[in-house]
Amino acid sequence: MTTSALGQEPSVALRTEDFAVLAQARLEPAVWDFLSGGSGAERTLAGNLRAFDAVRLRPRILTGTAEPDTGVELFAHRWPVPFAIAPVACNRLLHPEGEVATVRGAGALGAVTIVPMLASRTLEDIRAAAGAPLWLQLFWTRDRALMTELVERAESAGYGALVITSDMPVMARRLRDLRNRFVIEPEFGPVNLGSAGVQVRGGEGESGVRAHAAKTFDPTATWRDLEWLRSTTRLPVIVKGVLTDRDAELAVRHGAQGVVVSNHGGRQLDGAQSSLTALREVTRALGGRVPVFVDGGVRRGVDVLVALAAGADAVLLGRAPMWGLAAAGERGVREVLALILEELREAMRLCGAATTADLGPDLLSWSAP
Ligand SMILES: Cc1cc2nc3c(=O)[nH]c(=O)nc-3n(C[C@H](O)[C@H](O)[C@H](O)COP(=O)(O)O)c2cc1C
Ligand SMILES: O=C(O)C(=O)c1ccccc1
Repeated sequence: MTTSALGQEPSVALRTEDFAVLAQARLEPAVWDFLSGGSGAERTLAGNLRAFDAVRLRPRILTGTAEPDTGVELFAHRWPVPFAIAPVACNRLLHPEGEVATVRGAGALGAVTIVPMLASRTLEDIRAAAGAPLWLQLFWTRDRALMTELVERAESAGYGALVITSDMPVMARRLRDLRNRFVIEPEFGPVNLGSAGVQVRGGEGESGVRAHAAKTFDPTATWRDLEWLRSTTRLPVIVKGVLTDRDAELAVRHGAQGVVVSNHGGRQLDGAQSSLTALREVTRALGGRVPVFVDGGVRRGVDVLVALAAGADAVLLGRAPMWGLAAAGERGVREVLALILEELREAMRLCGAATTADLGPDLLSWSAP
């Protein structure tokens, strides 16, 4: 899955998976497992990739497109690239500079970073390093005052939106982490949560991250809590973890100003449908009422193109830029994003698409090769 074609260290990184090889060589095995693993039998993890593998394109010719425009319009802002960095907890596990390196790398391309609630650098230090807008991701924590405190800090520091992750009432059993009794050491752990950030050690057949989540996260949250969260802020609130048309509809009805179609990178409900399959039903249900983001299994530019053609307004990248971060810090993040952008530009030209608005369902074939 994550080795190069020859199973050796690549001399030139030509695809994002080449960065995965470099990342694995640098990371402790348990951290590598945490980054790359999924829950259960890892069916959904594999399904996200398979769904992109299975799509075929119906390109147009002779459209006269020399330089495609990869920009998108979101919340009255122009994004130069149609992707952002998905929230990934504790970036210091992957590189000593952590989220500071991530936002520097993303900023080089003007890409938004969704800073995780469980960031391993302070929200303010991350803001100071950022070269592009930042959004803040939150979990539903039992301690609601913690959520409002972080919302206030994000507003003061100029964060542009909130993303409320709603697919983790409990952390799923990730067998690799259970076997490794994976625990995030305090020096790499969340620094914005006060005492709620203190890590727990897992016992036999338990991981520290799962024990911490059980203690900290609130499994009783409902759509009413979404209305509450909206009432605490003037920032747009985006719900992450939507997988069905029904929940997309409910999210909008309860005030969501955007949704992220996501199965959490195959790390939560194992057996959940692929993000690309879910994207199709969600975009059909919402009909453009709010921006739709999608993540899960996006590894190359043509995957971004497919997601946009299937109706996403933009794509979030999780593991791919984190491979870059682990391989080479800020530069690695920048190189992974630049590679995906280069691939996207090529795919747009070869599809005859001058702008992202030209990417629609007519481009996609869902039947066999
Ligand atoms: C190591 C790791 C940590 C993650 N931490 C968070 C998190 O703190 N909050 C969150 O909403 N999603 C988290 N995610 C999920 C990502 O935001 C995203 O949904 C997923 O990685 C997308 O799939 P991809 O990795 O195939 O691109 C994490 C994912 C990984 C791989
Ligand atoms: O690993 C994850 O997917 C994730 O969201 C998370 C949540 C809490 C702690 C560490 C990671």
